[in-house]
Amino acid sequence: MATFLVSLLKDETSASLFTISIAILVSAGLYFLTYLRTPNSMPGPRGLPIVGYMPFLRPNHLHRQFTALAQAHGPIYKIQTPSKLLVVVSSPALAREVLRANESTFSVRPTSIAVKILGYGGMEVGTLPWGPDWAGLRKILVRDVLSNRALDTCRALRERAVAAGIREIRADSVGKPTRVFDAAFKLVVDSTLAMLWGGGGGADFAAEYREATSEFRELESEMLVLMGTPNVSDFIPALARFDLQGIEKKSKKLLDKFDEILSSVIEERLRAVEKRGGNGRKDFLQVLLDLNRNGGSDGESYVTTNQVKALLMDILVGGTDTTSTMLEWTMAQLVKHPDAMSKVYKELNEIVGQNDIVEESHLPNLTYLEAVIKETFRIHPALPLLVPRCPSRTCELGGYTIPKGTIVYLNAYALHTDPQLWEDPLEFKPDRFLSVEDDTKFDFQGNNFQFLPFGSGRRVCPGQPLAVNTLKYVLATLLHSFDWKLPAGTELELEDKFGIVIKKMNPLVLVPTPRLLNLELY
Ligand code: HEM
Repeated sequence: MATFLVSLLKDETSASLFTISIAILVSAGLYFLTYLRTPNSMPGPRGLPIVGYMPFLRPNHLHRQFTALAQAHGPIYKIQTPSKLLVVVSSPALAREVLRANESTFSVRPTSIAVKILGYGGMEVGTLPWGPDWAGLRKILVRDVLSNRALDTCRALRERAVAAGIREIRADSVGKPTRVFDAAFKLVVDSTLAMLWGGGGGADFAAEYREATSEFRELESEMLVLMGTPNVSDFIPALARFDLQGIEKKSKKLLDKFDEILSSVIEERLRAVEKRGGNGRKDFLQVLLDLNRNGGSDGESYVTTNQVKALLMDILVGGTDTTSTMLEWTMAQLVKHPDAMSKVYKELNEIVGQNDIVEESHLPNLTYLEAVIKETFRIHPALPLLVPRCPSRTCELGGYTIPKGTIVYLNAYALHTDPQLWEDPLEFKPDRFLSVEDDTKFDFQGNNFQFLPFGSGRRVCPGQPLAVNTLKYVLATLLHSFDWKLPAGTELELEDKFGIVIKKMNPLVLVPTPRLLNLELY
């Protein structure tokens, strides 16, 4: 820990030895405080005095390390760090206890300084603690913005954005090695922003929308880096006021830039509505501005302007990186398994046909593609440890006492690859999802505690229907429009890297060639 601090200080600031000594003393104090509260009988790996198990954690492979530790210590174990006690849970029965049976107790989210600042000071649904504020905003997100009806209203906006992205790939990337994540991220962000505020209508608005879109894409990449960087201020709160890595300062600056874009998009919309009397499609922004002005049909559900912005950030941050990452993994698995790729192409030829383009109405019939997506979520869940929870009070779990404030990780990766639960768990076999008679058995809603890519319970991912729809639509369109091959002389590996979202260690690079029979379809 001390070496880690020294290297940070060298790089980022000229803080003195005095600061380092304070850090060590504070760590020691925090360690002994948390040690005193540790449920001693709970198994767990042994650490060192003061720093606990921290130096042995492997940040790039945390999900695998936690899975290996479960094999040694069982389905519930503890990990001591200088300031926090971590508990890792890896069995369906314990997952049910945390996510359903005791969900109101385990419904606080630990958060980081960067996440809090960038979420409008902790105003977004993902970071709000369980309570009326969280419930009210979540209701708006689920009922008014992400409901099937609201998503249907924005279908044409998504289809237009994806078609434009496909035309760009056709113009710029055919025959060239192309980073699949970058292509996917552009399509997913453009499609998301089209739903958020692409329905204003009118030439002037379209120009404004395009400008905001490309700026947003760049800022979002910066934001993900900031949120994913381990921040010493989060681990040792007493050092937070020094902001040793400058993460707090950079996050505030970045939020200002986001805020400027969001404010100008909102002002532009209000002006356009006044001028044109509100014609144009009802995109998410308009739904939220109507709630901002008039409240909901329940006579309540007013949102403040900052809540409108926080909800827009929820959708962007929660949805775009995760969905694009899953798209890259699915393409990688398909290239690795040509038999599965042939089955996908056969299905696309039958359901869509090479004389036509994919429409969202085709998606319910692409059952093999859905099985491929589920199998990819099983082996590469974008959030393998879900989003951690803290108990709001000291409670019991699996026969152990869990002190209030403990960070509880639910290891979905361990559940998804447990040989007791899955046959050949590390093999890519999409057919396993086709042979299940009851197709609700492995749905995406977390009803089966063996398969939890979007979590479960009242804090289950509210964006799941949108995420699966976007993933299926963009993937089907990319595959139907192009053949994707590895560049000559390259090989595919599937190594992953743990982070906010688990990514391919090395980006997937493929060469697209057109596949549709009529080039005018692009
Ligand atoms: C492949 C894409 C996605 C994956 C894998 C994913 C996964 C997850 C997971 C595992 C959780 C935690 C659930 C729990 O604690 O039980 C979560 C929460 C959340 N997700 Fe997603 N998500 C995705 C897409 C989206 C989209 C598209 C949105 C927004 C439109 C979104 C917004 C959120 C929000 C706001 C929360 C916090 C919910 C709460 O705390 O009440 N996510 N997501």
